Order: sequence, then structure tokens, then C-alpha cells
Amino acid sequence: MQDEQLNRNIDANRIVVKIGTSSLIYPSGEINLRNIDQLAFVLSSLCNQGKQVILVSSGAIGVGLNQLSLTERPASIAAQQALASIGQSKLIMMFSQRFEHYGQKIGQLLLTHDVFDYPQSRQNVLNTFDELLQQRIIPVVNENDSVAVDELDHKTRFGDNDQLSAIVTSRTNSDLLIMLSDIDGFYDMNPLKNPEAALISQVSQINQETFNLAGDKGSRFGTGGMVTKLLAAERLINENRQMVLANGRDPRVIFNILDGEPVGTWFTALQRKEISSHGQS
Ligand SMILES: Nc1ncnc2c1ncn2[C@@H]1O[C@H](COP(=O)(O)OP(=O)(O)O)[C@@H](O)[C@H]1O
Ligand SMILES: N[C@@H](CCC(=O)OP(=O)(O)O)C(=O)O
Repeated sequence: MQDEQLNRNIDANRIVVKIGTSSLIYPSGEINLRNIDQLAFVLSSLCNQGKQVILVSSGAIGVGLNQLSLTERPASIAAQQALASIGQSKLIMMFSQRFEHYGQKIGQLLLTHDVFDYPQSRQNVLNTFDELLQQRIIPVVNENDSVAVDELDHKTRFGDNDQLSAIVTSRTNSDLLIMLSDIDGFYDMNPLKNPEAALISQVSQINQETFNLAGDKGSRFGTGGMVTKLLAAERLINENRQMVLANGRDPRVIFNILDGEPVGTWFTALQRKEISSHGQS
């Protein structure tokens, strides 16, 4: 790990943005319309600049809770799946409406991890991504929460969009994953429990020592905590891709990140090799 405040050489053309529930739902349970609108504005602007953008959005269960005026996430998986199905349709409706406002089309992809493990389903999904991106349409991805376990005993896992976004970044050969959370970046200890925690600006290697700094989730809606974000970053660093973890309280931070400003935590291999990508770097 090393600290640096210099501008970053972030040269990305195909970008995945992952937004967590905590950036879409207020702690009160109300929907954060401002963030949904700003996210639509920023991503539409990037498309207008010629970038290719994929959005991985959580929030189905959070929006489902809101729709049914529930304050607590139910314990049973089936009840959570039902909530996700209610919330997902509302969430995509809100995204459609806001993106439409900025003249941007979107398409919805509900995925499970194992889709990428099987050559045929993987190819089908990648074809869909490619076709949407070619047509300058933003794929909006969430985990398919109503398919927790299927008959074929695939290794479907419920509720972790951090790693799903890393898989999507990797499989679509994207240059950069921007992960928006409820925290400014990766700290040397859980800032929620330790006010003296310090932000780490750059991480170039992830090992057990790094994982030891990570605690669990912050908000009552979040699921993964820092461990799943580090697993995502580890995968991407190993593939010589980049990830920036930043605060999603204002999605316009995405512009700052792409301008190379030192916001959040930049996960990048120290010496990045050229990767075959879709434009620059
Ligand atoms: N070392 C750490 N640095 C930053 N955040 C940490 C760390 N360890 C644990 N956390 C917690 O992880 C939370 C973010 O994960 P999570 O609640 O799952 O958010 P999201 O909904 O964005 O996925 C932070 O709010 C923070 O409380
Ligand atoms: N797929 C679920 C949430 C999955 C998830 O990883 O949530 P989060 O930790 O907020 O990114 C949903 O849409 O509610």
C-alpha cells in the first residue's frame, strides 16, 4: 500500500459503475431521488462523450422495503426475494424515467454469478452486453435475487453485487470499476467504529494484511461490507484492471475520478501493463 495525492493516470473507455443500496436509500428508508437523478445525468453525459458505460445497481430489496413500508429486512430468503422482485421493477422504472430525461436509453440485465461459469450462458450474456453497448445503451445490472438456487445446483449466490460488478468488469473487458458506497474509500480500520481511521489513497496489492483492515457492513441496508469490496478489487488488480472506491453521496464524483483527481481509494497494480481494451489504455 502507498499513499499519494498526485493526480492519477486513469484512462478508461469502458467503465462499470456499481452503486450500493446505501447510496440509493436514505437511512430513513426513503428513496434518494437526488442520487438516482444525478447518476442518470452523469452516466448519460459519459455516453455522450463516447464512453461505454455499464451500471450495476443494488437497491431492489431497499426499494421493496420502501414500497411495502417495512423498516426491517425480513429474515426469510423467500420474503427477501419477494421484496427484491417488487423493488427491482420500481427501481428500473425510476432509472428509466430519469435516464429518459437525459435522452439516454437503458436495458435491464438480471444476472446470477453462475451465468458466467457456463460457456453458453456466458456467451449469451456477453453478446447482450456487446449489442447494448454498440447501440450506446446503458446495461443496468442487478443480481437476479429471485433465483437463489436453481434446479441444476449451480453455485448461485444471493446478495453480493460487489463481486458481481467485478465479474462484469472482467468479463466485459472493461478498464475500470467505480464502486460507489457510503464511505469515502478504504480506511486502515473500520471508520464507523474508529474515528481515527485514515483513508488509504492507493492500494496496489491485496493480501491477508489488507483483509485484516476490513470490517463488515455499515448501513442496515448494505450487505457486503469492505471484505466483498476487497475481493472485487483483488480480482481486478490481478487482471491488471483498476477499481476506485468512492463515496456515492454525490454521483458527480464520477467526473472527478475520470479526471484523475485523487478521490477515494484507487486500486491498481503498481506497474500497469497495457490491456487489450476498447479505446485508450
Ligand atoms: N477498513 C474499512 N474501510 C472503509 N469502510 C469499512 C472498513 N471496514 C468496514 N467498513 C464498512 O463498510 C461499509 C461499506 O459497505 P456496505 O455497508 O456493504 O455498503 P454498500 O451498500 O455501499 O455496499 C462502510 O460503511 C464501513 O462501515
Ligand atoms: N441485489 C440486492 C443487493 C445486493 C448488494 O450487494 O447490496 P449492496 O451491498 O447494497 O451493494 C438488491 O438489489 O437489493
